Amino acid sequence: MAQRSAHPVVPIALLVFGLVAILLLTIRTEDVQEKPGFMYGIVLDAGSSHTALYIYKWPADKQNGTGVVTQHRECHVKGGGISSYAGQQGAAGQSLEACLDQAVKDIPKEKHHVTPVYLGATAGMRLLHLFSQEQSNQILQEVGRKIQSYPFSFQGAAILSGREEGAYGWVTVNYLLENFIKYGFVGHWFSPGRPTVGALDFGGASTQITFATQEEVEDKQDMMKLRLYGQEYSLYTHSFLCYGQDQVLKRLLAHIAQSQGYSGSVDHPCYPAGHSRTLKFSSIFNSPCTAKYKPSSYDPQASLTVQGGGHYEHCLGNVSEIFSFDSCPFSQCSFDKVFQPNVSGSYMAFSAFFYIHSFLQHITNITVSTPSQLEEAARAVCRMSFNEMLLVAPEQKVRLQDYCASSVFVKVLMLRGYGFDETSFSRISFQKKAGDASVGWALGYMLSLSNLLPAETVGLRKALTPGAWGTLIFLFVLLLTTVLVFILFRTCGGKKKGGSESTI
Ligand SMILES: Nc1ncnc2c1ncn2[C@@H]1O[C@H](COP(=O)(O)OP(=O)(O)OP(=O)(O)O)[C@@H](O)[C@H]1O
Ligand SMILES: [Ca+2]
Repeated sequence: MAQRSAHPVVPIALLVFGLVAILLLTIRTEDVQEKPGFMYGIVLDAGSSHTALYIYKWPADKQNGTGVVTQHRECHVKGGGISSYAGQQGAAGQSLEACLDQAVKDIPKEKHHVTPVYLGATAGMRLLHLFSQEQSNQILQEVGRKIQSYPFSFQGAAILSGREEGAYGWVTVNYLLENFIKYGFVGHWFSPGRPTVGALDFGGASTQITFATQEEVEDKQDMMKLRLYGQEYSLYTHSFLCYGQDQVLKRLLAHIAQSQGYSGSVDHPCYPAGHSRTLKFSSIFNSPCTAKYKPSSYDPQASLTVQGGGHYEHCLGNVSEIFSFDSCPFSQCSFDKVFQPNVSGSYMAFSAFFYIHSFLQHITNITVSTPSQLEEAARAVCRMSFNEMLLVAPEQKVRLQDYCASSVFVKVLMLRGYGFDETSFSRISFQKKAGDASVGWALGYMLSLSNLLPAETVGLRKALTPGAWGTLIFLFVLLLTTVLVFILFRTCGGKKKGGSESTI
């Protein structure tokens, strides 16, 4: 009797198990709609040409996966970069007020005191530091004091090295593309096993190239090892100071002025034909980047008239001369005696690379995805008159005179300098945003400094593929059917047995 009543426990347990398993595998999951409890972080990207304030947010209970931290808001500071306020006491700090006030409104009040704020300054402040350490320290202190007058948790104002700027840009790109780890099909983090993407940043005063490489990095200064989510990454990164767009344009003018004997009027082959502009010598020679072109004696207040020539070949000649392709102390160089391994894989090109690429496509109607298309578009822009460009892109009026020079520069930098060819160039994606987040070093900087990027795995598990998931459901349904058949069989068998007992 006791033996008989214990038997059904096993099939019933199996039945419940099968049902629960099927339910767990098939039930629809939804994000919990309760108060999410977000955490916030702020980065001020104090660039050479302007400052941007980014607010990021992430759910308080989840922070280790990629794609978890998203951009909440961005605010662009009016006026120039903080370094442009050198010598004007209080002005750099004041310039940040409007965006900081906005951040106070954008972040819930109860989170203010736990919201970290970082200010990172790049090439403009690096140049100012070279020019006057005292002025750059004074600006950093002043912006630090200004941020501390807000209710957030100030974490410091620092000048990033070129290496850091490059590496944080690479981290941002790959975090946004979920190349480190990815949220899987049934809710677990797994390694997507994808190669990483290189980062190309063209700022106002410097340009960075960063990518993972298996090749030996002959100059250890350009090598960086990162351990993220249990994976080791070997990066090549180099930042070229004075190779940002504004500094390149200044150096080009200085080079042209020098080669034409510093007379009061010069022919600029990259300006649109017929276009002319007058500027002060001081606006060209006010930067350490143009020091080597500076005449031994000159009047900074003297005027220089620049006459446009709209001549692609001459422009290319002059632009190429601001690089040095001569000698290389390593097995191979990009330019200026800087080692670079061969470019490999895909790239994301942002900041001015994006602006120039999208302008070229817009104004010429040429899709720029090969080196020859880049050259064709650059030639077309250099041929256009100022008014022709103005008709198509009136909102860009102040920049129109520079697009021929900038496009030719991008061509020389990417093709002759970095060595992108037909195949590798087509694997560059020019973009400003990835999802809702702006592409730049700021996100990678915050992730790294606030320990949101673990070195080790975060319970890294393989997610189920749809095939495996289907097989599991099939097996559980099979189990359920077998158990049901078994129970039915037993019940019928038991009844029959019971019936015969009573009749005997
Ligand atoms: N909408 C735009 N169209 C074209 N060019 C632009 C636009 N906005 C900015 N630029 C120019 O693009 C260049 C790069 O801008 P970006 O803001 O990336 O530089 P930055 O961060 O200030 O400089 P850096 O990173 O060197 O410190 C600058 O020369 C800037 O003047
Ligand atoms: Ca920048």
